[in-house]
Order: sequence, then C-alpha cells, then structure tokens
Amino acid sequence: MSRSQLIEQIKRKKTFLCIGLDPDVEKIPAFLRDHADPVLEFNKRIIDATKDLCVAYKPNSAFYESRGIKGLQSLISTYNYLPKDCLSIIDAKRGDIGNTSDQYAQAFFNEEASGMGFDAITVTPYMGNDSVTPYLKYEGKWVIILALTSSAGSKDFQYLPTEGGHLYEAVIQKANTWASADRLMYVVGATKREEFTNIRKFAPDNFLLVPGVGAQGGSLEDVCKYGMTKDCGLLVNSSRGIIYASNGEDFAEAARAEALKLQQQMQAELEKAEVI
Ligand SMILES: O=C(O)c1cc(=O)[nH]c(=O)n1[C@@H]1O[C@H](COP(=O)(O)O)[C@@H](O)[C@H]1O
Repeated sequence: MSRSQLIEQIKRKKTFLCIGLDPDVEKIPAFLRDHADPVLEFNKRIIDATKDLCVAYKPNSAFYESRGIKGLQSLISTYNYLPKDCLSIIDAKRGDIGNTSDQYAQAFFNEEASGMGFDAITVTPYMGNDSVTPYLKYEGKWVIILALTSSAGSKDFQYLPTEGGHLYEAVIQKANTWASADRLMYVVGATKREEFTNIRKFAPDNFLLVPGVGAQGGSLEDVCKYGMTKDCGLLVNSSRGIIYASNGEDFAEAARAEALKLQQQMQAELEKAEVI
C-alpha cells in the first residue's frame, strides 16, 4: 500500500488506528481452544469485528514464533486473512548484516517464497545502513525504524547525547538519507509525548507508528497535538487494550467497542486538525 493509498484510507475510514495482533495463547478465550488453530480463529474474529475501524493490523511475530511451526502456520494464515484495504505490518524488529537481512526481507516480503508479503516491517537501526537497505529493495514496501521506543529502557541508548542532540535524533537524520517518507516510517512511543514536536523537526512528513496507548498509558490526545501533520502522519497502535477487552464469548464485540472508542477520538482529532 502506497503513502497516497494509506492517506486515502485514513480519510475514508476516519481513523488512523493500527490493531496489534499479539495473541497470547494463555489469554485467548477458553472456548476457542477446540478449534484446529485457536489463534487463527481468535485473530479472524477480531479482524471481522474491527476492520472498518482501523487502517492497519500489526501482528507481532514473537507471539507466533514462540509456538514454533504451529505459530508460523497461524501467522501465514492470519496474513492471508488481513483485509486488503488495511496496511499489513509485521512487527519483527529485525536487524542484521546485509545477507542475513536479505533472508529476513524474503521471509516477510516475498510471498512466493514464504507465503507472506506484508506491506511493512519494523526494523532496528543499530547495525546501520546495510542492515536496513535489503528491505528497501522490495518496491512499494515500507520499513519502520525504531527511533524512540515506548519502553523504559529507551533511556539506555536512545537518549545518549550526540554532537547535535540525542542518538534517536541522529538515527532519524541518518535514516532519512536512505529512503523518502514514501517508504520510511519511524516508531515513536506514545509515552514520549514531550518529544513529538522535536521529532517533527527531523521527520516532518514521515508517518510515525505510535505504540503505547492503552495498556502502556500513553495519551492519544497528546500524540495528536504534537505529532499530527496535514496528512495525519500517524498510525496509533493498540494491542492488549483491544484484543483482550474481554476473555469471554463476547471478546470480539468487546474488542470492537474499544476500537470504536479510539476511532471516534481519532475522527475528532482528524477533524480538529482539518485532515478531513
Ligand atoms: O514496534 C512496536 O510496535 C513497538 C515499539 C515500541 O516502542 N513499543 C511497543 O510496545 N511496540 C509494540 O507495540 C505493541 C504494544 O502493545 P500494547 O501495549 O499491548 O498496546 C507490542 O506489539 C509491542 O511489541
């Protein structure tokens, strides 16, 4: 999905919600356990209940890899079930030397080879240019670089002082030389609201993938106030706050209710900023 198509979907659906598909088998409702693939069944019902309220889905590969071959099957089947009008993001947070990154890129982008052709992947920038460019060889695919994460540990490295500021700012400035805002997004945690204005100085046009609202306590209002652009420029993710809204038979309706609350807030923010 191109940048203009993404912006079109945001305007059409009046939302910039990304739903994180992070299914922990211990937490999914017990009544689904009789299904051949309970995780897939869980994901399908969440997707069916929410697909008009979001513009992206983000399966986090850890929740699938942890279940070995069965998890990989759930991930591939989930990928195949994702609606075509939503950006598909694989949250893999990969980063390695060039020829290894080639293999990761093939795993998540080359549908013929692996069964998965996600639109976007999260990548850690620590190993630099040659660890990121293999993903950019895939025309039309997005790379989402970790810039300032929502985690408490973000202070360990990301805030280290550099000549002109902090390490996370240097990451953005350098990565901007590798690809345009049509192909590159940055992860910025919703818990870092005081940094959004600053980040917009370095990344005025890039979409930001913003996790950390809901379970991690970030504020959607603040993220919009300091991070929204004329094209919206934000994909705000919520995983646990939506998918585990209930662990009963009503889990999909409860997920929809949570997603709807966020969509309504997002619509108000889009109207306030005159994006729609
Ligand atoms: O890259 C991410 O998506 C990510 C970056 C970050 O800084 N913080 C963060 O929480 N995430 C992911 O975003 C999701 C957040 O989930 P919830 O806290 O349950 O909404 C998880 O899949 C995390 O791995």
